[in-house]
Amino acid sequence: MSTLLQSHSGISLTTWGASILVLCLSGLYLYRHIVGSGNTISKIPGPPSKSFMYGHIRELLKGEVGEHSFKWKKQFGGVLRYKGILGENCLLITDPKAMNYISNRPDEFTKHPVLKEISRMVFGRGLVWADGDDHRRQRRINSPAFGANQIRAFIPFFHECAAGIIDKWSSVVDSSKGHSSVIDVTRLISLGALDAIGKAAFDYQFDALQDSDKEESNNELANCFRNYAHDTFGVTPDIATFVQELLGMLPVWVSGFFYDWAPVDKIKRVRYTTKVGHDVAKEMIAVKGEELLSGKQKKDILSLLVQANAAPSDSKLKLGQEELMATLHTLIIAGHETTATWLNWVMYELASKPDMQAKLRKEVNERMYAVRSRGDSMYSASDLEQDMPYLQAILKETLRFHGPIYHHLKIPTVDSVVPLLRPITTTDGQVLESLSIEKGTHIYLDIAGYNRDPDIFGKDADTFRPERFLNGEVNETSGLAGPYGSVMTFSAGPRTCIGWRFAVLEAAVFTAEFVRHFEFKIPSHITRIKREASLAMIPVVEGEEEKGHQLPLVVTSIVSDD
Ligand code: HEM
Repeated sequence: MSTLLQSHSGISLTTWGASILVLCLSGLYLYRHIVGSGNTISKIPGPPSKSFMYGHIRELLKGEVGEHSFKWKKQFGGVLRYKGILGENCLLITDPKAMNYISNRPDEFTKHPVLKEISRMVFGRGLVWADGDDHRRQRRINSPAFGANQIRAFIPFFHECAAGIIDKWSSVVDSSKGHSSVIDVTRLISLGALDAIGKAAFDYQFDALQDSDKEESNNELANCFRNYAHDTFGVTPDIATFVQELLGMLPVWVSGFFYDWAPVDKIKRVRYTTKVGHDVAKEMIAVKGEELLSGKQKKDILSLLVQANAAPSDSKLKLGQEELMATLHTLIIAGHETTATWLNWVMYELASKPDMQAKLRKEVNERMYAVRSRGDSMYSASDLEQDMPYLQAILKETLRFHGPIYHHLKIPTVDSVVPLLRPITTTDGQVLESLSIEKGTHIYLDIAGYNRDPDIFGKDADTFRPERFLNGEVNETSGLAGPYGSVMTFSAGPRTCIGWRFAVLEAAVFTAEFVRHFEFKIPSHITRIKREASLAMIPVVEGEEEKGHQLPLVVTSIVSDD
């Protein structure tokens, strides 16, 4: 039978038939998607597009973050229409009230379907991937493990990992002339953040810092995460961005199939990492189960989740085995490069502003003196959260100004009416106090743009100035946005980053310890550090774009009383 269905070229008729059917269905779907949606927003002003094929996606998703969108915001206001691929009308929003409305209604404004498929491939069916009741259940089970006191218990791990980085930098710097050397600080910060999440999330030793000089680590999962973000989601060719957008217009099963099977090296690497991550997670879940049975359970996040799962309660309030594995893998990925990239930008600002660096060092040294005077060797939570206000102001200002997460792509599941803080005027002169958005419209929530809103952060929001967080200029209790400094970088509403306290304490310990031990300067050969759009917003050296994520700094040892 099968030979009868064989065409001359050797390709089966069934394959041809299926391909034609897929093409027709996809064409129909595309047509309906482009022609049938976005009508209500066609009169919203926005920039002209030079390319029907790409629309504005290259300006938004590639190159330098904010290069175009900041100008558009000044020209068109908090809501503007931009073109997606193939002429589709889309919305870019920075209006604070609209951003909050959308962020607080995750069922009404869901993740872009293609991002959901990517997140299934990258994380598995865990917290980042889940929607609706599934998400609420997973979030409820996870939340206690991320409470303030739980996270404060990880401070010793953060100290340990910061010390590991400092030792490695010292060994380079101290053997160099003038105790000074140019070091790409991104590499060890990333490995230190990986070690920190391993210890805290599941009491696991990646030994990423220890093995940093080796070509390959003995730990397969650590190998998988070496340069993971850069090698997989780093700067991509235009056509790859186009394909991703195109997949977003096709039925979800097409993108699901693509990400599960595409023989593309980067995607294969993601699939392999997810597999190794899930295998390790499975082993660790078994270990935690045994620890629990023998009454030796620990305080890491996985132990708390396994403990919660074992408690006699409604089975609907538990995580399944696959969800637990995905949760662990999610924490490693979501909690490691994000925080490391934030720290990269903190280091960049400190290196660029010697006065700011000196002022911070003074605060940190005085606090360490107080810590030692009371007989301790490391900062407590209150040292970090309350007694180093300038450190906190620098962290907040960096998260605002150089937030690693700079946008979200959302899609309304129903026709919606979104309130606006500032009215907008349509191309035919109507003044809108609220915005009608049709189901299925692609929305780019511009986190970087929101973080520079003058109504929230002041008239000089385009300037890096940590003092705005010291003088009560930012209304941090307005409840308008994110959990930290009112910035949107940790998102807001029911899907706020669950690990924000973790990131803040880790960044505080790392930064304080780095400035206590070293002085940082921008090397003279570097003309500019670019804010490159990748999965996160990464530092890239102008003229060395092909090297990707890097931040070479002159690192000089400070003679201390340690
Ligand atoms: C600077 C560091 C970080 C930034 C900027 C950041 C940012 C974000 C953002 C914007 C979201 C919302 C994503 C969405 O709505 O799709 C998110 C969610 C999440 N983050 Fe973070 N994150 C950081 C650090 C961490 C850390 C350290 C952890 C874990 C220890 C973590 C775990 C998660 C998880 C599990 C979610 C999913 C939450 C949910 O959907 O309910 N993140 N993060």
